[in-house]
Amino acid sequence: MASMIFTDCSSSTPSRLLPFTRSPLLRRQADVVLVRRLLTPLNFSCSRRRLTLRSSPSQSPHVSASLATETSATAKVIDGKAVAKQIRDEISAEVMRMKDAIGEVPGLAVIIVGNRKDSATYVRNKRKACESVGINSFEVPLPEDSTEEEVIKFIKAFNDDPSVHGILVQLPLPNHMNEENILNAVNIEKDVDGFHPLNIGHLAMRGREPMFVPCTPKGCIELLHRYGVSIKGKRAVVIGRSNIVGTPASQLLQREDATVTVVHSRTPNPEEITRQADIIIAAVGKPNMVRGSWIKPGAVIIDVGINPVEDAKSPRGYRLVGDVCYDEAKNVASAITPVPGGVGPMTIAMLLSNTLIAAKKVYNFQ
Ligand SMILES: Nc1nc(=O)c2c([nH]1)NC[C@@H]1CN(c3ccc(C(=O)N[C@@H](CCC(=O)O)C(=O)O)cc3)C=[N+]21
Repeated sequence: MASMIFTDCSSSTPSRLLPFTRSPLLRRQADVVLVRRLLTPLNFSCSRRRLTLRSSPSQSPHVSASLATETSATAKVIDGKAVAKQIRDEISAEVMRMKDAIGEVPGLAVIIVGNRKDSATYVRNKRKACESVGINSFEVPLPEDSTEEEVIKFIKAFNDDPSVHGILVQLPLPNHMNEENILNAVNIEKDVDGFHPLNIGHLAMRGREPMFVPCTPKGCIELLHRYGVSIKGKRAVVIGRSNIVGTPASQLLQREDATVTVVHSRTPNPEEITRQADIIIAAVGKPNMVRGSWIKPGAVIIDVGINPVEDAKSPRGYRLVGDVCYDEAKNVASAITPVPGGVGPMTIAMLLSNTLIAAKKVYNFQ
């Protein structure tokens, strides 16, 4: 996670937080489209400049509101928290059906090395999520100074344990460990994180199906699907090229027939490229990096960033912000995920989903 920085996305934001420069001309252009957009009636299905939002998830609270009657030009909130809850309910029903039919429930093992506070929070959230759907969870907390061999020993034990269907090694690992060796040790059939090289290879190839898809990008696509955002033939820009999010997200979008561009730290004029996107997935870990002027009116934005920024008014002393400047983006985009409450909860829901898939495969339970 990015270090804590005090920031907002006003124009007075210090330039060190905005690694990409904006020209005054681009800013003016953006203002023009903003005004034009405010004059355009809000209609998700028929505006030429907008992406088609085909249908809405029936149970999601934000979606049934009639947009035609809205007076302010504010993007629809893609409510990851609500969708994640909906998915957990679906998984819970499936776990119960499985238990009734064959007397087995899925099991997830989580290995956490060291005592990073954020990692401990995520692992706790995963445990709670497992409990909420009836998945068994096994947790192995190992000290920071454990050896690679010790971690692999636990992975191998879980590989051989039939009550464990999914194995997750919480990342990042301490520096003295070789992440590749450790992730390679996870049995591919239990690789619910989708980080095994064979799963990654299959994801990258046409005509191949990975056993598991990494949870965060899978959650991004699931949000687009559940909000009826059509992907086929659309221009998508993924900002960031990490193994965990950016790269697999770009591959998933391509598999959905989007035309995909990946923008990264060495891309000249990232805003110019991003501004062509119908769909933006931002996964860089820089608070408020994507400004309103980077966004095409009507674009759909999935903000993967979860960045802590100092906030004396918050009880924790910090608050979480995304990679996208939400306050600016909401006036330009047609739909956007909030932070928190967007992609984060979906990541955990997809982990549960992958664990259920793993168990169903083992028992040949449809
Ligand atoms: N092997 C592995 N697999 C992972 O999937 C993995 C990992 N390592 N290492 C760290 C990242 C990060 N990650 C998150 C999961 C949920 C939230 C989440 O639920 N966030 C809440 C906010 C939580 C809060 O308030 O602190 C939200 O966005 O609404 C965030 C981040 C999984 N990761």
